[in-house]
Amino acid sequence: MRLVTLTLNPAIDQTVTLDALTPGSVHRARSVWSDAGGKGVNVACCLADWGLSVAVTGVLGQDNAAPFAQLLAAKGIDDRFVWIPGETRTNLKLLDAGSGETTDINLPGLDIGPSTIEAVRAVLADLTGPGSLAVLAGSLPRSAPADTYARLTAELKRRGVRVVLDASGPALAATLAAGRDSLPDAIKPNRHELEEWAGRPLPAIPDVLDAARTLQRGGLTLVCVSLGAEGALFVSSEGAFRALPPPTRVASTVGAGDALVAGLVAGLHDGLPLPDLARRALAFAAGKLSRTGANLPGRAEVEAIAGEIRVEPLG
Ligand SMILES: Nc1ncnc2c1ncn2[C@@H]1O[C@H](COP(=O)(O)OP(=O)(O)O)[C@@H](O)[C@H]1O
Ligand SMILES: O=P(O)(O)OC[C@H]1O[C@](O)(COP(=O)(O)O)[C@@H](O)[C@@H]1O
Repeated sequence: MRLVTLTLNPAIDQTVTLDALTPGSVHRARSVWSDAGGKGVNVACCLADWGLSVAVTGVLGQDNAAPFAQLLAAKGIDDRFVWIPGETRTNLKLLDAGSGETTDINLPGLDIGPSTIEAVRAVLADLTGPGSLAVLAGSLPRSAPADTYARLTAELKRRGVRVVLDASGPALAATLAAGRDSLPDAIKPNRHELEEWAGRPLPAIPDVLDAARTLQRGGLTLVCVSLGAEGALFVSSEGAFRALPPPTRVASTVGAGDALVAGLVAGLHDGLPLPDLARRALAFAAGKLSRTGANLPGRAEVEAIAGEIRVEPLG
């Protein structure tokens, strides 16, 4: 199965570690480091670490493309990014060393025109065919129409490609509203993104389950809702399950959701039954959490973590 990820708005993640984050005050950073990232890049990195061959496309600014090219080459990922003039955005991740919490400041990124979207669409078409799986991930550039993912999904599905979408806000809403032919096979909102779509708070697990079931019954094969330290919920025609994370040493939460998506893709790749797919997805997330950047430990360690993950059926 050919695996491809799309990142229309990648980012260099600059993580600044602070003793404590206090809005409105001057901070002296303990440390700073940068990782080439963005959702589809991170998903591909985790899949490559797991041992699957994967291609990436999307849009990079040519003025600071080198760290992306180096990372992708080091991981053996087929790099099919389209380069345009300008700089890819830098997103700030403020890590409070006391609480371990990260505050994300995600910038808008490069504007891209219709001809660039068309160039990326052509690369995607070239990389995929019947039986392939494409992950469309992350925010859309401000200049891209909100229905960009819906249109790409419809075309991919027409050509027999399975689609996993990890998006939020209007990009997610537009795709879910565009009709059955444009529906992805799977989505992975976090609780906040699902609340935005539902238009109401989802404070308890039954509320989350209810919204996820509504989506799944509307034509999605799999809905996975990530719940941070509370784990994740998985809903498909096989049933509904809640997976609970193992005790996890958290080095950085940046990219945990992307690692979860990668685990889900690896599970779909192997045709795992839903409870095992849930274990695999959470094991990827837990493995990544113990490291900075989109890096997984070796396969044996990820499999050992998967063995520790509790999966409970939901009524
Ligand atoms: N603090 C944490 N402790 C343990 N596991 C976590 C923690 N934060 C995230 N995870 C794991 O990573 C997954 C994705 O994290 P989440 O924050 O929900 O995604 P996103 O980054 O997309 O918002 C969760 O489902 C969980 O398995
Ligand atoms: O495209 P968006 O929604 O702005 O998100 C981009 C950010 O998300 C990340 O991919 C991390 O995502 P997660 O923490 O949700 O896994 C970062 O690398 C990047 O800065």
